[in-house]
Amino acid sequence: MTEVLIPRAVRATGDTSPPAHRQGASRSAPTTLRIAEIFGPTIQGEGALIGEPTVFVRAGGCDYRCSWCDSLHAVDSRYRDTWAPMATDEIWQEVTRLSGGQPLTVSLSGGNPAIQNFAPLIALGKEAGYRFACETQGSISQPWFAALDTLVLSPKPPSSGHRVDWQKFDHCLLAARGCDQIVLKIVIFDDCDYDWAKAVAHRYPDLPLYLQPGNPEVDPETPVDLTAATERLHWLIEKVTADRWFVPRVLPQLHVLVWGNKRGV
Ligand SMILES: C[S@@+](CC[C@H](N)C(=O)[O-])C[C@H]1O[C@@H](n2cnc3c(N)ncnc32)[C@H](O)[C@@H]1O
Ligand SMILES: Nc1nc2[nH]cc(C(=O)O)c2c(=O)[nH]1
Ligand code: SF4
Ligand SMILES: [Mg+2]
Repeated sequence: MTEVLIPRAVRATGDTSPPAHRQGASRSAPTTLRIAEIFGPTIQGEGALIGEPTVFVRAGGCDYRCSWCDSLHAVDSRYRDTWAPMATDEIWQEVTRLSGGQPLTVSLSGGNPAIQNFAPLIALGKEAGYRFACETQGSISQPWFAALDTLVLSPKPPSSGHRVDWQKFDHCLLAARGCDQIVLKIVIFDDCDYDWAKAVAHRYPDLPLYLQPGNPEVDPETPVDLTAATERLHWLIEKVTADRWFVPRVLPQLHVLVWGNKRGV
């Protein structure tokens, strides 16, 4: 079993969310969030919204620690000092500055953004015509999932070192009723992950499914081997077509092909 890192603030209080009556659209909610980075505009590099102009808000802290995580700077407690405590209004100001005030999609990622309360940010942004997506592993549900335009649930395959708690995962699905689009995105490193993804697809036949090959080279300083990345994609496409499995869409991590493992793109 891998170590599970829980951010100090969550460990101390059990939950950093304000009471339910303060989780709505209130502009004055005094939530402070731990933010690892805010960047963009760039393109969404993965899954259902691939290619879409996006500003990313990356939350600091995760209840998982996947063996191959490409965003350890938002997970590992060694980077905790780099996570800025930001009020919702400050995050919103940065999003509007980066987007020049022109509405686009804001993607909440992390870390696990579901540890924190993004309801006030989503309410502010939607009022101004912005759209919101969220990437999460499905281990923690939040009422604000229902206010999203897109919820990307990315359950972790065996190679991650984690086992999915399907009850918690199903809670996320329940919480997201009302969200326009709910999709599954599964990272595949090996045959075992692939077989596992098939079982997950069987369990959730109504959810659109996106598969992406795992990237084993996650050091931001090491250039990505594009030939190897293409071979991994080739391997996955071959698997799906040989099986006549016509359910998932197979996609690369577009941003990795363009920028490698560079941060902030
Ligand atoms: C960094 S995670 C953050 C959001 C959330 N914690 C999650 O895992 O869904 C964003 C996406 O990147 C994927 N990812 C992380 N490391 C990866 C890697 N080495 N290769 C391919 N995808 C990866 C995750 O599976 C997830 O779909
Ligand atoms: N361009 C781009 N697309 C992404 N899709 C998911 C990302 C993530 O790390 O959550 C990501 C990211 O960091 N950059
Ligand atoms: S759940 Fe997401 S952010 Fe957390 S360790 Fe796994 S891939 Fe990284
Ligand atoms: Mg990433």
